[in-house]
Amino acid sequence: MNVMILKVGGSVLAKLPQSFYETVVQLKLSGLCEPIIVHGGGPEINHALEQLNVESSFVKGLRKTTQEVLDVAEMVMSGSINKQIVTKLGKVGGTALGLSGVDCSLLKVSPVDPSGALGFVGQVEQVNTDWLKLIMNNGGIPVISPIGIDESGQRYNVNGDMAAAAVAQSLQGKLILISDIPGVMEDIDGKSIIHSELTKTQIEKMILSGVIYGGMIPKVRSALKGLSGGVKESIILNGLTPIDLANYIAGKQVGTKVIIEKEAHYA
Ligand SMILES: Nc1ncnc2c1ncn2[C@@H]1O[C@H](COP(=O)(O)OP(=O)(O)O)[C@@H](O)[C@H]1O
Ligand SMILES: CC(=O)N[C@@H](CCC(=O)OP(=O)(O)O)C(=O)O
Repeated sequence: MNVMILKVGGSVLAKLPQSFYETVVQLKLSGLCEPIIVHGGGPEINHALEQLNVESSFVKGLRKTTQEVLDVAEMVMSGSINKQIVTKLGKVGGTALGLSGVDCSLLKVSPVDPSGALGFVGQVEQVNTDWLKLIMNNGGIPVISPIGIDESGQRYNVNGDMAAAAVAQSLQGKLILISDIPGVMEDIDGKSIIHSELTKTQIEKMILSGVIYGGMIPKVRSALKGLSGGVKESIILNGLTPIDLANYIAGKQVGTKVIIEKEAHYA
């Protein structure tokens, strides 16, 4: 099965044009690959928390998650956002099935920080691929909200990029991280450049120096972790110009490709 996991960040969800959903449905109908959407919803959760006067903060791109924050994150992502995506795919001729990591224990998780300092923030230990295959084999496009569950039935908030990488790893697919930037950027000699390719060593340096910060940290780390677990390709693409996805599918160079290390070339 040739699977493409498209992670759509909350940063671009509201801005994605209909052509994005058409491309996803076209991928499915053409048989070119099996698309799976994993979504985030960071800004939308922020908005809901503000309205409810609930404080929240981030540590290295991960939201500290109390029970109250978890309930809001689940309401926003597994409810509103997930169903909006399913509806949009349906409008352009797709059959999508929305589910969260809680449904059929799709995403089995453990706490990211066993000390409890981050609260209910989970990392994926196991993906129930049988259910994903069942949906895909019946013509469906799975749309996954990143709320996970542990052995005891406790729910956890999972970063969307981490959830997408775990799904990509479990199906040995391609991982496409769609966000609101053209790729990983850096200011060099007063000019902003987009890195077309980045290795693990370069990425770790850029995190240390602060060039990569905030939500980009779990994104690049998930891209790397996926690759070491058998993900075929990890790439960060711009969702604000959805032609990037079409160009990527056409084999053109776009966004930032994350690689483990460059192959050594001997003279
Ligand atoms: N070096 C970098 N290049 C591009 N964006 C970066 C970089 N470092 C941090 N960022 C930030 O990461 C953000 C994308 O992460 P995030 O907000 O979590 O997006 P999403 O909701 O799509 O997952 C960008 O909007 C930008 O503010
Ligand atoms: C643990 C954790 O940080 N969870 C994220 C889940 C949403 C997410 O990842 O959204 P983006 O893809 O838009 O960043 C959060 O609460 O914001």
